[in-house]
Amino acid sequence: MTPLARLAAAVSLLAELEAAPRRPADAVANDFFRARRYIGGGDRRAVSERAWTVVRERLRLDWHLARAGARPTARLLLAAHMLLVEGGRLPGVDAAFSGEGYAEPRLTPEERRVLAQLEGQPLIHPEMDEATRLNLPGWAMDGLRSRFGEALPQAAAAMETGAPLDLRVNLLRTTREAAAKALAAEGIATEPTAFSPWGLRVADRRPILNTRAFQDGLVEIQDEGSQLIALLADARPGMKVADYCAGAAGKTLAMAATMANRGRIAALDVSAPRLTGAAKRLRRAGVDNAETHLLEAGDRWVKRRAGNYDRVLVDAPCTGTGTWRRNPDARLRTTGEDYAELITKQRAILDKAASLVRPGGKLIYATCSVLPGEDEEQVRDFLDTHADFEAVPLAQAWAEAGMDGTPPGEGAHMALAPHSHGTDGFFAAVLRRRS
Ligand SMILES: C[S@@+](CC[C@H](N)C(=O)[O-])C[C@H]1O[C@@H](n2cnc3c(N)ncnc32)[C@H](O)[C@@H]1O
Repeated sequence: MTPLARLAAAVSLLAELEAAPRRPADAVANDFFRARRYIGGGDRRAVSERAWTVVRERLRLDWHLARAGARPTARLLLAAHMLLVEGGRLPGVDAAFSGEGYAEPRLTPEERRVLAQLEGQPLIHPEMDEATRLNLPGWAMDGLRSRFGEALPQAAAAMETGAPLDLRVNLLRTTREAAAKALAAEGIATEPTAFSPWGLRVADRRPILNTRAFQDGLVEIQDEGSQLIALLADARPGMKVADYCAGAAGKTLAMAATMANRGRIAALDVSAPRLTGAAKRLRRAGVDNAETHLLEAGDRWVKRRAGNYDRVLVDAPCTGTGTWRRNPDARLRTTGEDYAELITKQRAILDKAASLVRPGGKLIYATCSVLPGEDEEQVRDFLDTHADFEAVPLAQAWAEAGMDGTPPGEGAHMALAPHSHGTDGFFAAVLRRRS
């Protein structure tokens, strides 16, 4: 593809993203390229990268276009990106929208009028409101201010950087040292993670899916913060454990390892496709103490097992604000209404999952959000209405999980963030059911 044809393809991809604002961007992109198999690997990467750079700056580009009285069309967004982010000038944009061959049609007079207003403006404009300046959606600002206080600008900047690639070593198959050696032999350099005793951080985010080490199940891709949640669950050999929102089983796998494959784990979820994926991953990792169960309306599975579980992990569906550096489109997709609905949903899930915990057992509530409304406030509301549960302070939960030294964070619960811990943003609270 010529550079101008790539640009035109990026405009088409952006238009498809625009037409499906509620779908994850990578799913839309997969469909886009599947329908255009003639686009080869290198072109595909170039087209996606171009579209992602626009998505990453979307809130600020929208602001500039609105100020110039324009709607954010795919063409204008891309052209605005060329001017405001890449430092281009209008004649360069005109040349890129040449109308020749596979290039985009020429700019209309109205598009040129809008773009002329943007030319030479700084991307971060002095008249911008704080949320747009920090590349954050307005609905999340109260929560983010309350979480980060004066560190909000640093926290927001860290949410704009790329996320590292972390691996969890599968202790059922190997040790951290041996896994690092096996990866190094395949040209993948890693560093041990700062907090997780099972983690390796891959240098330069080199792809690992085709390595022998990955295919043999020696390592799994899992952010260090996510590993720490599984660690705080303190699941031990012989226990009965429920992973209530198991999804693709990221944490089930980690807990199976701390249980040395002994005892039972029930991986529960309301999504059949996720549980199918989970079962596949469990097999590849050599886990044989876990079973999956699909939770359906009217299901009596939970009722029948009330008070039976030593550990219940609730990795609740949430806004995902902690993963914005990884999924830049998520900050555009989620709304204030979603946030409110999720809080209600989390409360119901927590309530139901709590009934599984045996006296003396632990309930671990976790999210990949940094918003107190779905984190500390959710836990506070739960404790207010469940007198039979008490919070286990983080330092104690860390020690009970067999960890030396100080845990990441202080206070009652674990709250991680990219700027302070180098992990995604995660929250975890350990609650104990009184005996
Ligand atoms: C944050 S994801 C879990 C990720 C997973 N624990 C992992 O580590 O890979 C939240 C999961 O909750 C599930 N979920 C949503 N509503 C639920 C409900 N009412 N009961 C149980 N699971 C639910 C979703 O299908 C999703 O898989």
